[in-house]
Amino acid sequence: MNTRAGFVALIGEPNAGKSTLLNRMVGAKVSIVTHKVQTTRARIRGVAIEGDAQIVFVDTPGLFQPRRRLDRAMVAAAWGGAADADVVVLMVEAHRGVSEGVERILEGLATIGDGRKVALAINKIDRVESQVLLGLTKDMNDRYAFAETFMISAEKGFGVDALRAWLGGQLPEGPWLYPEDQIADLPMRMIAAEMTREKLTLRLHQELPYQLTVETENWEERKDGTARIDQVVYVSRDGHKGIVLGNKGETIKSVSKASRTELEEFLGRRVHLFLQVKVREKWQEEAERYSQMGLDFKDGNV
Ligand SMILES: Nc1nc2c(ncn2[C@@H]2O[C@H](COP(=O)(O)OP(=O)(O)OP(=O)(O)O)[C@@H](O)[C@H]2O)c(=O)[nH]1
Repeated sequence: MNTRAGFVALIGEPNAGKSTLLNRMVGAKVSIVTHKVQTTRARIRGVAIEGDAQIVFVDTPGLFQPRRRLDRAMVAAAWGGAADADVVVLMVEAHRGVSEGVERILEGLATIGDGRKVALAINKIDRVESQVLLGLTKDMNDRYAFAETFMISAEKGFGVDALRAWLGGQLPEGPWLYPEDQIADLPMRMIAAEMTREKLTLRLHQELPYQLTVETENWEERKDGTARIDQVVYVSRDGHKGIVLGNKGETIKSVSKASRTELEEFLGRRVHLFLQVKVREKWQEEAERYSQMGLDFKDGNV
């Protein structure tokens, strides 16, 4: 069997339903690596398997700020993540139609070149009459040559399987980007890391060091039915370490407790969570590690 693999960029205005769709497609609550300062061109949001295809979903940060004063080159750079993807899915909200934001996105799409496969996913179809849908489909397709149009309800699950099946078929033939033995627990590791990051964000607010990442280093299923999870919180400067640890380690302790509680709820079993805080000065260089895994993280800096 020939395998396929590639990147799918999910784009759309805030609130379009990207996370909801993604969660449906990867089958778990995944929303990973939300850096406060977004320096990567594309960030990975989740991995789905569709038959023989491995679909890596990415999104493109920094795309939708007003950027009137920016020149074309910078807009193109902001679109880097989408430009690197094999397929782009533009999500729009059925009831909102062609908003100003959607118009801007369509302009941006034009800058990443022709020939790229771009699918249109009209979401929240449960909120409108079919007449509206047909009108919007025509309007959007008049404005851009979409490879395919899907009408979906990410929330209700309608049309999602068809979209995923189509995406799988569009990806180039080639080996999977994530090694097979890592796939099973990869989303869970990401989810667990994101949970801890979320708790850090809640706890630290503005104090949160900009360059902070959480990685799940080790996940051990124990015979007694519990799980041992080791995570590392990476900060970029020694000074940040103290902030994350807090007075007498208070901060990290409460973060650890909150994260563990949520993980236990999510997994339905007891969890032993161990957090470590480490300084990784040039943490961005870690991007290279991803390329070694076949994942292309470039520094867009926009
Ligand atoms: N009625 C309806 N609501 C939906 C549907 N899909 C998503 N929503 C709702 O729309 C809201 C936004 O969904 P998200 O998935 O968070 O949107 P997003 O595009 O990830 O938003 P950002 O993270 O801000 O970019 C949520 O309240 C969802 O429950 C749908 O098919 N129908």
